[in-house]
Amino acid sequence: MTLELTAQVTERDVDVALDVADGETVAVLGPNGAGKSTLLAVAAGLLRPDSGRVVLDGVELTSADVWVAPHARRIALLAQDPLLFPHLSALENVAFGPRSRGIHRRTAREQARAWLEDVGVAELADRRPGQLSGGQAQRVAVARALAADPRVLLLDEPMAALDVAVRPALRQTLRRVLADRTVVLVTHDVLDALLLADRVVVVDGGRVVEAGPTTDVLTRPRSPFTARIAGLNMVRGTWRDGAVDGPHGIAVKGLTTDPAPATGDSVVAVFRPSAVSVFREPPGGSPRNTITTTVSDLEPFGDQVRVRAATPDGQSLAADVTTLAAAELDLAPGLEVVFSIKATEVSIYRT
Ligand SMILES: Nc1ncnc2c1ncn2[C@@H]1O[C@H](COP(=O)(O)OP(=O)(O)OP(=O)(O)O)[C@@H](O)[C@H]1O
Repeated sequence: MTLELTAQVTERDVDVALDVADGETVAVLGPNGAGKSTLLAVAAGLLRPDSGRVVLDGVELTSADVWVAPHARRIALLAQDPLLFPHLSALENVAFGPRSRGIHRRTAREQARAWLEDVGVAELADRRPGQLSGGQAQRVAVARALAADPRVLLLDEPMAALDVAVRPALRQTLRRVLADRTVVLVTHDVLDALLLADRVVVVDGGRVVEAGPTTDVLTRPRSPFTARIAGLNMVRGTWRDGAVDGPHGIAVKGLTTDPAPATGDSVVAVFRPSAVSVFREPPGGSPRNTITTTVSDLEPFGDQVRVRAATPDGQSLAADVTTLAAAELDLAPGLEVVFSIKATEVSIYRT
């Protein structure tokens, strides 16, 4: 399915265009109030723009003369809040979509069971939403969205309401179930974009300010918003002894997701600059990852300083520290420092 969307919503000062190719996941990034949810609402048929079009595989769903109702679009919208029917079991929630398409009750339940299995919550089939954790409920919501056999899947910050600890596993599930589907994913989180999206569109002030393949946009950001959120650290290597075995003896431990990598797999450890602490000497005691680097550049932003540093093999890494810490550490280009990262702040993925 290809999705083409243009929308002008004057009251919200939104004027955007978005194209999604068949089987592609496009992440829409942007600050609060940028117009991301407005874009999804137009695609889902929940908001009629003042002008613009929504076209799915060449067929108009929204235009000056055409208006297809939300339920008739076969476009699923998965919000931050799972919005499950509270009085139905997880299984019945998922079976709801197939049932309303006229599928026989028994077949609908079989399909629902398979979807629950696919997103890793088969054992929770009989529970009501009130008996599920946030992460479990969101998995059921993903199963329900997929069971409706949508032509396009719209995800509005699907992990924003979840505990940070459960996000990597859900992200990994999404990575699997979103592959080959036509998806628009609204997120604040550059890690979601990096791991789930083929392309990124950055919206700011109701306008698209940047668009392109995910790695291009995130490694060479052009808009101030993208520059601020990009810059994730990545250490590539081979999976060995429960860690990413990188160049020059760098070993990074972190959170892996099911199924865990096997010895010899190509993997990448990803962590945010804000997760890095900077030391003059290797810190003792706590079980942290440490990487010896040489400061190459200091870039102040707000009350923080982004410390850019290079590993012995020339890989660039970044750490965000407070201005005070930068002064206390007497950081300057050329200085050798130790970057330290808690394993729980590191996500490890197969590449
Ligand atoms: N129901 C509404 N009625 C009128 N204006 C709205 C409505 N919802 C949002 N807006 C306005 O439209 C603009 C775009 O908001 P939108 O919710 O699309 O942004 P967003 O990028 O999704 O933000 P967030 O990340 O905070 O969810 C903002 O100026 C917002 O105040």
